[in-house]
This record gives sequence, structure tokens and C-alpha cells, in this order.
Amino acid sequence: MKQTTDFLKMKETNEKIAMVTAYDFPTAKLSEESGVDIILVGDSLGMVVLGYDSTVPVTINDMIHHTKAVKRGAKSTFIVTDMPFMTYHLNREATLTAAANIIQDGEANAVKVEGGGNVIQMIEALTTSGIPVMAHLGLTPQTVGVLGGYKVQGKTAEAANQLIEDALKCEEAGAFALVLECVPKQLAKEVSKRLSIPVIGIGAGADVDGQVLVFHDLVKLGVDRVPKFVKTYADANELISKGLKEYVREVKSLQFPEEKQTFTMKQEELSTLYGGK
Ligand SMILES: Nc1nc(=O)c2c([nH]1)NC[C@@H]1CN(c3ccc(C(=O)N[C@@H](CCC(=O)O)C(=O)O)cc3)CN21
Ligand SMILES: CC(C)C(=O)C(=O)O
Ligand SMILES: [Mg+2]
Repeated sequence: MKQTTDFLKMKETNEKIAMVTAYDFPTAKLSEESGVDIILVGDSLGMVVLGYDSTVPVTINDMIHHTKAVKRGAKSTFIVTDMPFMTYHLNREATLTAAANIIQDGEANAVKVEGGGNVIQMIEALTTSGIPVMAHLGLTPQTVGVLGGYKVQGKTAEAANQLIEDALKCEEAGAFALVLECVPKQLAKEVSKRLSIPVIGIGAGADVDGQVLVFHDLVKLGVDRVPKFVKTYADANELISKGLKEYVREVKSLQFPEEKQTFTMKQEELSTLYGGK
């Protein structure tokens, strides 16, 4: 399994990091078999697999439950789990307890937290306690209420300077990598250049050290509208709904099951069924 130091080396040698989210046994297994470098158990699971309107309702128990399933499906891949809304803001003790549960019970290799500001001191508390942290700046979906929607961040020079400052502080606080979401490509390039830790982009252009996408967006599973920054590489919706519709049609038209999907009893047994009557 790759370690945090391997991701640093990948940045130094210019090998891009391919990260994808996964939320359960089959998505984790497929991701590992496809050679992804990092699996993110993202709190986006609240939206793509639990059907909430945002990531805000997701709980620590949801994250642990899904991380355990992912671990069973991808035993040799580095797993990062999102700390959910409000589990790393109240105080150091609550933050460390929540992260420890994710690492010890969920068996994640690292946690991810959104934001600069007061979150920086939590990143320091976590890393000095031995928990690897991936930081997340730019569009931070847990603060969607404050941001006023899922919008591109860091578009003005002032906002961009603030983000660069926050990114440097994340590195200083001990983060081993940084996710940069929905920012102009020029800003993402600048951040990647100034940091020695890898910058993993989502909607941040090509001049970063790696990319991350939501599994269900990437293969078009369940979702019908995807953000502009997504490229869909397969259409699972079409494939699966085609199969399901055919199944329904064949059940109704008595074409399924066929003989080959059916079990039979031997004639000699059948003759004494119900005492032969
Ligand atoms: N399926 C899914 N994919 C994601 O990437 C994702 C989630 N869910 N849930 C959590 C967050 C929310 N994210 C989102 C959701 C929507 C946009 C979006 O619609 N953005 C607009 C740009 C808006 C602007 O112009 O400022 C777009 O058109 O892409 C962006 C990020 C990213 N994350
Ligand atoms: C979009 C990625 C970076 C994420 O945080 C998630 O999937 O929850
Ligand atoms: Mg997330």
C-alpha cells in the first residue's frame, strides 16, 4: 500500500495522483482493481448514495459504516475519509475523538477536513497526534450555506491571495496533501507551485498534482446532472436501466425464469410427495 510519503514523491517526480471516491464494497473493489492511488470515502455519499440535498446531514457513524465497507473491498489502497459537518470545529478533544474513531474503527489511513481559518489548529492537533490529514480548500461543500451555493471560489485577486495563504498554513500545520475544489486554473497552478505537498484538484484544471472525481459522476450512476468539471467515462445509468427494464418485461411476459434458472426434484421423490396422493 502507498504511504503519504509516496504521494510526496509522486509530486516530486511529476507522476499525477488519481483519486476517486468510493462508498461501499463494490465501488471500492472496482476502484482498487482499476489502479487508483487513493480512495476517498467522501461525505458526498450523503448526496449520491443516501439521497440528501447536501453533505450537511451526514454523521460520523455514516462515515465509519461506509469506510468499513470500502476497506473490505480495497484492502491495499490508501483510504482517506471525510470528517463530516461539525465534527472538527467544537474543540480539540471532540475533533481527536472523532478522527480516532474513523481511523481505529473505520480503518481509514487518513482523514480529510474542509477549510482554513480555525480548522488549521485542528489540522495541527490531528497531525501531531499521529493522524494524517488531507486538507480541502476552495469550494467547501459543508459551508454551502455560508458560500451561498456551489460556486467557483477564488475568482478575485483578494480571494485568491487569501486561499494561497490558507493553503500554506495547511501545509505548515502538517497536512500531507490538499484538495482544491472549483477554483480558476491559474490559482490552482499557483498553489501547486508554492506548496511542497501534493495538490489534488476537482474543477481546478490540469496544472495540479492529481485529480479527484466522485465515483457516481465518473460512471454516471444514479446522478442525472453532473457539475461542469466532471467528465463521464461510462454510462452506468443506461446500462443498468436497460437491464432492469428487460427483467420487468420478461417477468410480465413469462420469459423469465427459463428452465436453466430453475431447480427440479427427481421423479422418484416427486411420486411420494404428499404421500403419493
Ligand atoms: N455528485 C456530486 N459530485 C460532486 O462533485 C459533489 C457532490 N456530488 N456533492 C458534494 C460536492 C458538491 N459539489 C458541487 C456541486 C455542484 C457544483 C456546480 O453545479 N457548479 C456549477 C458552477 C457554478 C458557478 O458557475 O460558480 C457548475 O456548473 O458546475 C459544483 C460542485 C462537489 N461535490
Ligand atoms: C468531492 C470530494 C473532494 C469530496 O470531498 C467528497 O466527495 O465528499
Ligand atoms: Mg467531501
